[in-house]
Amino acid sequence: MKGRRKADLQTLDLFAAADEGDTVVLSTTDWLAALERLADAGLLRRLDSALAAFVAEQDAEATPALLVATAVLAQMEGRGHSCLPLSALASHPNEILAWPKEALRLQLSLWEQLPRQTSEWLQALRRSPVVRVVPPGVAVADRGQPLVLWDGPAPLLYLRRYWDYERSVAAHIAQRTAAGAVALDEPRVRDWLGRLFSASAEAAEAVDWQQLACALALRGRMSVITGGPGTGKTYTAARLLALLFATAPDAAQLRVALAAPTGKAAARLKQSIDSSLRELQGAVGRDLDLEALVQRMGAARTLHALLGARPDTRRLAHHAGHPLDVDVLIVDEASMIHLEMMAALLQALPPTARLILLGDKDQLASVEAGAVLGDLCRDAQQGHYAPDTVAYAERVTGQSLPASYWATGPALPLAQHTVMLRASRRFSGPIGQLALAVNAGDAPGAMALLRTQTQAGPQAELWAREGGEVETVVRSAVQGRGGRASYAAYAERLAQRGQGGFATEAEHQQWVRDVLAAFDRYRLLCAVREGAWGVAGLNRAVEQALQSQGAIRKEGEWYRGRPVMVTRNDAQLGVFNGDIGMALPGFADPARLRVYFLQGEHLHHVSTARLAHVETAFAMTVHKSQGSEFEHTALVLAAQGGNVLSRELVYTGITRARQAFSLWSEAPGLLASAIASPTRRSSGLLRWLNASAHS
Ligand SMILES: Nc1ncnc2c1ncn2[C@@H]1O[C@H](COP(=O)(O)OP(=O)(O)OP(=O)(O)O)[C@@H](O)[C@H]1O
Repeated sequence: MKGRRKADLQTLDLFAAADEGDTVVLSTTDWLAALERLADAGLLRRLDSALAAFVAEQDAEATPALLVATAVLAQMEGRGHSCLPLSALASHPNEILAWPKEALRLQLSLWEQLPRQTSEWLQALRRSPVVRVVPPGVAVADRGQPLVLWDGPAPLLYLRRYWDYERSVAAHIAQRTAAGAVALDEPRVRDWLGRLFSASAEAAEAVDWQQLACALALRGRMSVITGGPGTGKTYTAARLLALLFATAPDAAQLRVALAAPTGKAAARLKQSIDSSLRELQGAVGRDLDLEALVQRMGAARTLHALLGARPDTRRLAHHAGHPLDVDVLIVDEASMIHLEMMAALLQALPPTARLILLGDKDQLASVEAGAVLGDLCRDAQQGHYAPDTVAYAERVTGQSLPASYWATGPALPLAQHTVMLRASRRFSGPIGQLALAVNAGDAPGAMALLRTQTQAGPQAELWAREGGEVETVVRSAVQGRGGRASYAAYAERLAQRGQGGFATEAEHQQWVRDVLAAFDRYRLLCAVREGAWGVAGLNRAVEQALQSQGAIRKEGEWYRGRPVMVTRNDAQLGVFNGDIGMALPGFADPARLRVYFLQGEHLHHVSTARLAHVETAFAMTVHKSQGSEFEHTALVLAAQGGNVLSRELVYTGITRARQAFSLWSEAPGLLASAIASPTRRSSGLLRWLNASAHS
C-alpha cells in the first residue's frame, strides 16, 4: 500500500502517523515541496531548495538522494564548507546539517526515507547527468554539470565552482612549493640571517622560529608564517623583506606589494612593516637602503583593490592573462581569505613572484566558503620538516631542529615552507593565558582564570559575567569598569567641541582624530546580528544610553558622532568593507555632517549622502572585527547563538583585546560550550596537495 501525505508536508511532519501497513513513498515533487518547507522553516536557505529544483529540472530521473544531497551541499556552502563528505551524510546527517536540536526528530524521519549506505548515495549521484564523476587520478572533461563528485575513497561532492577553486588553489600551491624552485647563495643567506637576527630575543628559545621562517621562505615561491597575536609575524616579514633585498640579484628592481583582506588590516600591516624596516636600518648599516624600500613599496591595499575588483561583477582586472605587477607580495590576516579569493589571488600572481602569507590559523575563517589558512596550517604545530629542510635550516641558521619537528613519513612540500611562531611578545598576561586555554579547548581552565580575575575587581585585565540583564552590558559600554576604556572617552571628546567653532582646519582635524582614536579604544563584539544581545539590539541600546546622557542627539539616520562600518567596497569613494568611520561636522560647513575615516595617517572624508552601505558600529560581529584590535574588548554571547558560538569565535574575540577583556554571556554555560565546539570546515584541499606531492 502506498500512502501520500500532502497535508503533512505543510507541517513538515512528513512521515508521522502513517496508517498501519502503509509504506510511504514520496515522489520527486513531494521531495521538492519538502525541501521548500525546510527553507520556510529556516533549516535550509531558499537558494538551497532552488538548486535542488534546478537539478530536478535538468534530470527527469532525479532521485530523492540526489535532490537532498544537492540541497544539503548548497546549505553547507552557505556555512563555509567547500564540499560535502558523502559518508558523513549517510552516517551522521545531524552533524552535517547542523540543525537545532528541536529538528532532530524531523531529520530522523527524513533520513528514514533516504539511503543508509554511502554506496547507495554514490549510485544515485553517479547515474545523474548533472554530476561530473571524477575517479581518482583521472581527468574528466567539464561538460558544465553543476555538481562534481570526487569518486574515490572518502568521496566528496562539490558545487562546480568550489571544485574548480579548490583544485586551482592546490595546483598553484604545489607548483610554488615544489623543491628546487629557487636557487640560493647559502653562505650569503647565512651571513645575512646572522646580522638580521643577532639580537633576537627569540634566540633564547630552543628554536628561533622567526629566523627559520625567513630561511624557509627564501627557498620557495610561497611561504606561510602563522602565529597568535604578537608572535612577530610582521616583525619576521620585515626581516624577510630585508633578506630578499640583500640577497636578490636584482634587488634594485624588486617590486614589493603589501595587502590584506580589509583596509584596516592593510593600513596596520604597512605601518608595522615600515617601522620594523626603519628600526632595522641600524642593524644593517649602509649595506642596505631600507628607507628606499619603504618608499618603493607604496601603500598597502585591500586584496579587492589589489586584484582590481569592480562593482557588480565577479571579474577582476588581474588574472592569469593580466597578472599583477609584483615580485614579492606579503598578505596579512590570511585567515580571512576565502577559497574564491585565494584562487583569484594565486591565479593573478606571476609564477615567478613570491607570496608570503601571514595569519593566525586559529582565528575565525571568513564567512564565505573555505578555511584556506587553517587547512594549509593543519600540521604547522608539528612542523613535519623533511631531512632536506632540516639540513638546510642547519646550514643557514646554524640551529638544529629537534627531532619532534621532523617528518615521520613522506613530507608535504608545503610544510617545508610553513612556520608557526610560538612566543607572543604582547600577550604574556591573563589575556594571553585565556586565549591559550580557549585554543587548547580547556574550558575549566578558561573559566577558572576568568573567575579569579573577576573576583579581583573591575579593574582587572579580565572580567566575566554569565547571565544577567543586557542593560548591565550597555551601562558598562558607556561608563566603563574599573577605569578601563569604554565609550565614555569618545562621548567626552565629542562633547569637548559641542559648538564647533574651530579656528583652523588643523585644529578641526586634530579633534576628528581624537574622537576617532577615543572611539577605537573600546568595542562591543557580538556573536550574532539579531536580538537584544546581538549587533542590532546593542547598537540601539547604546545609542539610547548615549542619547539619554546627552552625548548624542539622534534625530534620524545620521547624527553627530554616529560611528559607522562600511559594508560594501566602493573604490570610487575610497572606502572598503569593514572600514570604520564617524559622522562629524565638517570644517568648512559645520552644519553638514561628513563621515571621517582614518586610513593609516591619512584622514579621509565622504559626505553622508554618498555612503549608502553602512551600519552603526558601537557593536559589531566578531567576524567583522578581525584585523582590528582595541584597548578593551567586550565579547557578548547571545543564548540564541546556536552553532555560531565556536571556539574560534571566542578566541578571535579575546585576541582583539590589547589591555582588557570583558565577557558578557546571556546565559551560564555558553562560553564553555563554545570552547568545546571547534569548527571543522569540510574541504579537500589537503587531500589534493597530498595527492600532487605523491604523484
Ligand atoms: N624577535 C623579536 N625581538 C624583539 N621584539 C620582537 C621580536 N619579535 C616581535 N617583536 C616585537 O613584538 C611586537 C609584536 O610583533 P608583531 O607586530 O610583528 O606581531 P604579529 O604577530 O604581527 O602581531 P599581530 O597578530 O597583532 O599582527 C612588536 O612590537 C615587535 O617589534
